[in-house]
Amino acid sequence: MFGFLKKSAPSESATPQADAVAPDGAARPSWGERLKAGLSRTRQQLGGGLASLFGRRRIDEELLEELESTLLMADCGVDATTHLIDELRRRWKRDKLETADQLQGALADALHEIVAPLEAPLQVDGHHPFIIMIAGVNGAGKTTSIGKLAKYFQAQGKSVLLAAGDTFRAAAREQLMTWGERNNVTVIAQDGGDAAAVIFDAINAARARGIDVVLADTAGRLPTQLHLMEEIAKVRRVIAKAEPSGPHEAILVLDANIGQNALAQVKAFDAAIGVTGLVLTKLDGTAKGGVVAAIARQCPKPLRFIGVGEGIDDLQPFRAREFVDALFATPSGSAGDDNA
Ligand SMILES: Nc1nc2c(ncn2[C@@H]2O[C@H](COP(=O)(O)OP(=O)(O)OP(=O)(O)O)[C@@H](O)[C@H]2O)c(=O)[nH]1
Repeated sequence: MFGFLKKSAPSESATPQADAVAPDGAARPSWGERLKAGLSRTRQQLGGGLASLFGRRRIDEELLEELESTLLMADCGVDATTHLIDELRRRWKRDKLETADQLQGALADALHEIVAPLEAPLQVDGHHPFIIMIAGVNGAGKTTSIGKLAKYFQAQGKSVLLAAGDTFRAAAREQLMTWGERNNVTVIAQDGGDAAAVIFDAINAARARGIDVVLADTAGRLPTQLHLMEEIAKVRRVIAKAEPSGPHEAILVLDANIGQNALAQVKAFDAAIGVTGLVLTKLDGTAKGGVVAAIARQCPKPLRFIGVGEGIDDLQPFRAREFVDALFATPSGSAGDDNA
């Protein structure tokens, strides 16, 4: 039992904002500028710490120790931090680095080397429909990310269908329905009931309509809620029944504010659904952006998209060089840049 949902009431909560133009009528900053602004807290934690370290002295062991603390504070984690410091020490000796600038450049390069393997943009051409299931803890940003992803794929000329598989939180369903109506995207939902059944129906509807991409929402759950983890494992199995080659992508949405906790979440969700990609949201609200390095070292999974805001286009594919450059960018003094 499913339907195409027509609902005109405004969403009570998180619906991505289509804000290509800023409220004051000014042109919206580019993605690069928004990324830079979004990472300002991490940059202050990391880059600010570096500036105060590098600004005042020559390279020595004491400086490396302080740098170690700075990296840990930015949530790079012990493993990545140790690796980075060892690497810097090696380059310091090997390349006879002398100035702070040189050391900062070496740090940016070493960090890029760590996070580069996570850059693997999601390709949805291999299957038809290409089925993406979305999982994560409560409030991580699943439902809003689905809206942003739908727009992203539409912009590539793909047709998209949404499956409102978050059957626990009525507002999540409403949110998707409202969003789908406004953006002319079909949403398959049921009143209450079983997430697996909704998604099963959605896949069949997508196939019947020749849809390119199915985005399946699921309810938020904590890794400690074992019955709910078992339930999402079942959702995955049911998707495979509807489409034996699917799901073609199992995305875990992570809120960057959780820092090191992300590692435990990746492991738990991976055990339940076989995570094939990550979305890291809310990098704009946190100084813990170093968690990308921790993920790369300790539980590497393709980081498909990163989010730096609530705007519809504030979720974009992860590009390692762009990310590292934004982390080490010199404050430009543009609005909102380094004062988030
Ligand atoms: N600042 C910021 N806010 C974000 C970002 N991504 C999502 N949010 C906000 O995070 C809040 C929660 O997002 P939802 O999409 O409702 O989260 P959810 O995972 O679907 O939540 P549950 O259904 O309760 O599990 C909303 O207010 C979003 O606007 C981001 O990249 N930056």
